[in-house]
Amino acid sequence: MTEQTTEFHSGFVAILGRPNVGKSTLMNRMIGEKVAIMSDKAQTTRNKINGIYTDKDAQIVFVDTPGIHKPKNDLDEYMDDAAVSTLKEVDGILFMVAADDKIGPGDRFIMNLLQDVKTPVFLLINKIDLIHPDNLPEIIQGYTDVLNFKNIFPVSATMGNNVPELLQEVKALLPVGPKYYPDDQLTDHPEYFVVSELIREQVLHLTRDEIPHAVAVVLESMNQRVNGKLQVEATIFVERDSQKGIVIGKGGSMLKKIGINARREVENLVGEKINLKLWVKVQKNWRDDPLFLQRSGYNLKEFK
Ligand SMILES: Nc1nc2c(ncn2[C@@H]2O[C@H](COP(=O)(O)OP(=O)(O)OP(=O)(O)O)[C@@H](O)[C@H]2O)c(=O)[nH]1
Repeated sequence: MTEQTTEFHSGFVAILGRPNVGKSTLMNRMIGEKVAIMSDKAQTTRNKINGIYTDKDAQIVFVDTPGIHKPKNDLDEYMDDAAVSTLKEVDGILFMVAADDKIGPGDRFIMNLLQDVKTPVFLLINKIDLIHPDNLPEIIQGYTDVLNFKNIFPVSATMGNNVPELLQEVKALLPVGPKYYPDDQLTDHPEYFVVSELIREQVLHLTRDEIPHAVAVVLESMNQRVNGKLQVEATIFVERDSQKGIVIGKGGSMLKKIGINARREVENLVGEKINLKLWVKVQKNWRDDPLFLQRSGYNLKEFK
């Protein structure tokens, strides 16, 4: 049982753009094999998670804002508060257009919505392989005349031009934060939440008087086997350094107790022997962070 010390950055990024501009192609290009298809259970009606990019120092969770991509004529009817509030909560917005398409009502609709949102917006001019580079400045100007962008990236999602640079800049938008999803979460995996709840129960049970409810548990991985034993790794998040001390205990004694109890519970659940590794990390004000709560699964009734 060790303590996690390195600073990790994580956050949520929305990709917007009208149909067919290349959003899915870009996502696949950025995420590569790491595409994570999230279960419906792990989602709320508010956000749809499209994919998760994870590397050694950052995790970008790409969210979709249903509705925004396909505007109807009646703006009032269409205006979706939930989608707009998502745009305010995310750490960055990628607004994608196609270089070979004229700016249209769909683009203007989205840019209108973005006028009221303070989140940094990148303009992505996709499909640059289809145009002559001399035409690029004029295309860009058509959009910058309407909206201010934090940054502008001419890209080709199919060829990969400028995609690594884009990823770097997106990562630079993210605050220090936890890995919301395990590296290996590729498919629907609801038992991750149950296992993290079992661990959390033990933390609350054993430290009851000292840190009531100021704790969240996120499962990092649960798919490796070493000598036939399933390896389970989880991070316990608390809100303050003092709480971290309590959870770890003198010489690690509390964390050891938590680990022993939780291991038994998880073994009962999964029906086999496991190795449990726990980390403890401070994540200030996680209880006030709706995205953190949502990703950790604690607001999902079925897991309560
Ligand atoms: N030439 C070229 N074609 C591209 C590029 N990016 C995407 N495309 C093509 O554009 C079409 C639409 O791409 P998608 O990724 O499905 O577009 P989308 O924005 O996700 O579309 P919706 O799901 O309808 O919103 C596909 O045929 C892609 O192959 C690019 O950089 N260059």
